[in-house]
Amino acid sequence: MPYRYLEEYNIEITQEVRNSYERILGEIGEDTGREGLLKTPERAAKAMLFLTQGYRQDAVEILKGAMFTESYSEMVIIKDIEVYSLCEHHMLPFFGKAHVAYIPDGHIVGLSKIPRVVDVFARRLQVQERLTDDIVECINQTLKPKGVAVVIEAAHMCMMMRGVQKQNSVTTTSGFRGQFEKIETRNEFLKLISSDLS
Ligand SMILES: Nc1nc2c(ncn2[C@@H]2O[C@H](COP(=O)(O)OP(=O)(O)OP(=O)(O)O)[C@@H](O)[C@H]2O)c(=O)[nH]1
Ligand SMILES: [Zn+2]
Repeated sequence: MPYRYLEEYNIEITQEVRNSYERILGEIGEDTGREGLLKTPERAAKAMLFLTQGYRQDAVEILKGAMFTESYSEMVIIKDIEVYSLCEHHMLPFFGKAHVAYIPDGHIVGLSKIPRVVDVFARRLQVQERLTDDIVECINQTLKPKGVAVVIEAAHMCMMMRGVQKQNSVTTTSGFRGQFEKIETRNEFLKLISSDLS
């Protein structure tokens, strides 16, 4: 989605969010009038709206815009897609990598559209499990492939900076549809995403 669209769409909302951030700064004891913070509420509002722009984007349209008829019928894997999302419980980042695969059934999709779909669902308030399901379901229902697989590995700042304060734990979630529900296909995918040659 073009950035211009985002700005035009959100002028009033940006102002409202800006005002809320200014109030928060005051509430935590900051001097909202000091030089370094003068533009902070506005910057924070723009950052938050950027990080949640997925609410205003349509992943189905993104996929439909680049579907091509092709007879290729082997697994297509896009691995190591960077993911940055916000947990819905604390609104703190969780981040890591997504690995997505599908087996075409008459149609392939433009490769860049897969990371775009990941971003549409990541740029919302999420839990990692639902993010995984959103991506799997969207590709399954739109592209209608023979199978879809998604694995996400992520670290959660709400478990690192606060709360339980575990710095090295990684959470892995997965979703499998169609042919990936068969153990051999699933294992082939898992083997390929763990190799450097896929
Ligand atoms: N399942 C799941 N849990 C998450 C995710 N992101 C954050 N959480 C968890 O959401 C839970 C919220 O639990 P609460 O007990 O209501 O919140 P809390 O008191 O801040 O919990 P602590 O983090 O344990 O201090 C915590 O266990 C978080 O670790 C996620 O993507 N998936
Ligand atoms: Zn959290």
